[in-house]
Amino acid sequence: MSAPGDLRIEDITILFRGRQGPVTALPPTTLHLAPGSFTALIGPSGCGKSSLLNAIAGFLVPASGTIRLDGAPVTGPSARIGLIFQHYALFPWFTALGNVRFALRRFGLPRTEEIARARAALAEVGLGAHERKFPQQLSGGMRQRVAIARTFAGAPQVLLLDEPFAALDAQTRRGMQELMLEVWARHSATVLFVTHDVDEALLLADRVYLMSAGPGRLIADYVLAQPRPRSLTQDGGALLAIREEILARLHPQPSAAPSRSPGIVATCPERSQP
Ligand SMILES: Nc1ncnc2c1ncn2[C@@H]1O[C@H](COP(=O)(O)OP(=O)(O)OP(=O)(O)O)[C@@H](O)[C@H]1O
Repeated sequence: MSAPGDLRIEDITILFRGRQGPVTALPPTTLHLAPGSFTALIGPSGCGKSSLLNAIAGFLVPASGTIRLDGAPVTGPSARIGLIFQHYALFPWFTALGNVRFALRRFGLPRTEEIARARAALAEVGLGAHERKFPQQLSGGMRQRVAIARTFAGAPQVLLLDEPFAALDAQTRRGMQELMLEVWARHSATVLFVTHDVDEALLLADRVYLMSAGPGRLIADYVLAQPRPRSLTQDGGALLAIREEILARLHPQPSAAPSRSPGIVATCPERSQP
């Protein structure tokens, strides 16, 4: 049996009700995320990235197509799929420890074990000394660490990240990216990461998908085999070349057609990946 976390998005369409009838937020889209992979999704504002994440999370029902996790259709929110958004969504009335314990409730653990596991999760993100603090007593980066601890403590097979570090300053953001990679490597969840930051995608992901302007189609994907931790200047500038290409596609100049960089694997949109 294959590892858990195999996510297959097959030909899904997302529509919203508009004043003059249905409006397409996402045209038919197919995507396969292999167990334990780390995929980034980049695209212009309004192209449908969050709608896709919300459909995978089970918060909205696609007008057509199917989403399967390990072969089972996703029909609603599930503890198997964790989420981290830009806004931390911590319970303000719980301490850091209480927030992580809340995520563990579904396991029905004895109290002492629940507390021990929550403490271990907080220690993993460097917040062992802050477990008694409430969210409002924590910095933005610390709150997002609690969100990471809480999500991974729940042992999700899939983790959906919607611009989780967008509100953080550059230095904190870099630290959080490294932390995310460390925790992901230990827990081996399948990650789908939405970001507007091309550099962030290139530093973190195994694969980067690029969407067109809304309603967005998958127009290219880039397989990144560079070992982590990465820097954009390593590997003879291969990542910088991909960066240039993605930026050219996101912000096309009238006369400049993007050229393909050597060594980049790009495939057609709407095709399942092996
Ligand atoms: N609840 C809704 N009702 C109606 N239209 C919606 C709703 N949510 C999103 N849309 C529309 O669907 C399209 C895709 O929106 P979505 O939020 O998925 O884009 P996005 O790529 O995540 O954008 P951003 O990068 O700005 O967050 C947009 O045209 C948006 O206006």
